[in-house]
Amino acid sequence: MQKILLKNNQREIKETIKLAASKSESNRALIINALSGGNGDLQNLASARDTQTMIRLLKSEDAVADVLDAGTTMRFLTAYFSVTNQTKTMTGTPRMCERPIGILVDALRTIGVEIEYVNKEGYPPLNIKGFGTQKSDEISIRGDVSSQFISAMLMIGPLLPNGLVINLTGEIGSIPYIQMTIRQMEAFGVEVTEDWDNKKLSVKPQTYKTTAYQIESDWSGASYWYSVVALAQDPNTVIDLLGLKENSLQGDSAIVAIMEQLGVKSTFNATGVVLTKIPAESHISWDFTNCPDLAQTVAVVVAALDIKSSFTGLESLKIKETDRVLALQNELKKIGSDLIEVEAKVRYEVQRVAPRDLSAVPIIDTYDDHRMAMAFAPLVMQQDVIIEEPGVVAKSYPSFWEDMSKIVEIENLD
Ligand SMILES: O=C(O)C1=C[C@@H](OP(=O)(O)O)[C@@H](O)[C@H](O)C1
Ligand SMILES: C=C(OP(=O)(O)O)C(=O)O
Repeated sequence: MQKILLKNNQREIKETIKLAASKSESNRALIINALSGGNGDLQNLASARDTQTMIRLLKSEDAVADVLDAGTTMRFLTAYFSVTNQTKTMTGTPRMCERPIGILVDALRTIGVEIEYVNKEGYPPLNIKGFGTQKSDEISIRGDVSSQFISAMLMIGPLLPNGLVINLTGEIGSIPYIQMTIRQMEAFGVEVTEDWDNKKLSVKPQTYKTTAYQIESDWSGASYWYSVVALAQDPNTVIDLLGLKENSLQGDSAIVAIMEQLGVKSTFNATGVVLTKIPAESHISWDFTNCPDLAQTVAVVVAALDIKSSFTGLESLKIKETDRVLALQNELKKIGSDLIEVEAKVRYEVQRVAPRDLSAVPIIDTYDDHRMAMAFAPLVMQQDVIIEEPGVVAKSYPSFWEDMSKIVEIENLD
């Protein structure tokens, strides 16, 4: 098993980080560009494995499309291959085959796509068999499992001969990701009618226009640099993050407001955002429904700073790269904390359960989850830490360790 040791030191940190590009924006731009004819100039596409997998599979003529562990790639390509009438088997890692997709399959079947499960009902692998005539122009989709099903259906909507009306039912999670999809569709010349009061999204038949599109840096990836500043001992720590915008399409820009409470000030300029230290508050309440990917970042920071916390909106964490609630519970214990479910299925608190020993070297398991590795790495601002299987970061932020090595020493323990 591969592992690395991150060594705590008291070096002054004044660093500029050129952040990785957003895989969410990249994967939407790639699908929409392909649906527009494939000739748009997509600038700053992510080096993330999820995006590289998308690029590879869009070009491939193989009958099997293996998305590895990329959720958006699985969900968006399933809709894309359906509407472009390509016969494909969609598969992925064992974990991907445990992540639900039945809601998307039902929606595709409703509009007339012939699609079958290879093994277990509701989960990949899938066989996409073809799309003849459009059977229905109206679908209902539950909003509380994954917004990626809604984004996938929205993006193919303009290609459908009769367009598509999507009725969202129940609680809707990750809404900013749905809005990101709509804004990117608009950037490619397509209009979507949004009626959030009645939970109805409508797309008329339209043609995507070939467009030059610039991808923003990744706010989810930025969150780990916020953690570094929050946990740094030196009050003069400064990290300059390049390529981020104050008015972002990405809901994870909520990290600005969260970290303002946890001791990090954000100052935007023409090239990005500068992070500096300010006093932290003693308590934070946050609902992660709209920014689930930030939960691990924030859980580790509040544990490390002993800030009282109350978290809601963690439901979708259980069906991501790993069961992130369980993974957090296991690994936070290694620094004397725990994520306690204080109200069943609703509210959690990070609580101290044992004294913290800063001379110990916690060994953090990463559960095939890039965000476990990156969320726990900033602990190095307080103590030495070992990260197992550090290569997991490649899913969204392949240069993460290279960037970290600008501020701390990293030793390979193979
Ligand atoms: O659409 C997207 O790009 C994403 C949506 C979110 O998933 P859910 O909608 O499943 O919460 C998020 O967790 C994921 O990392 C990326
Ligand atoms: C959940 C994530 O990605 P996906 O669902 O696209 O695999 C993530 O990047 O944290």
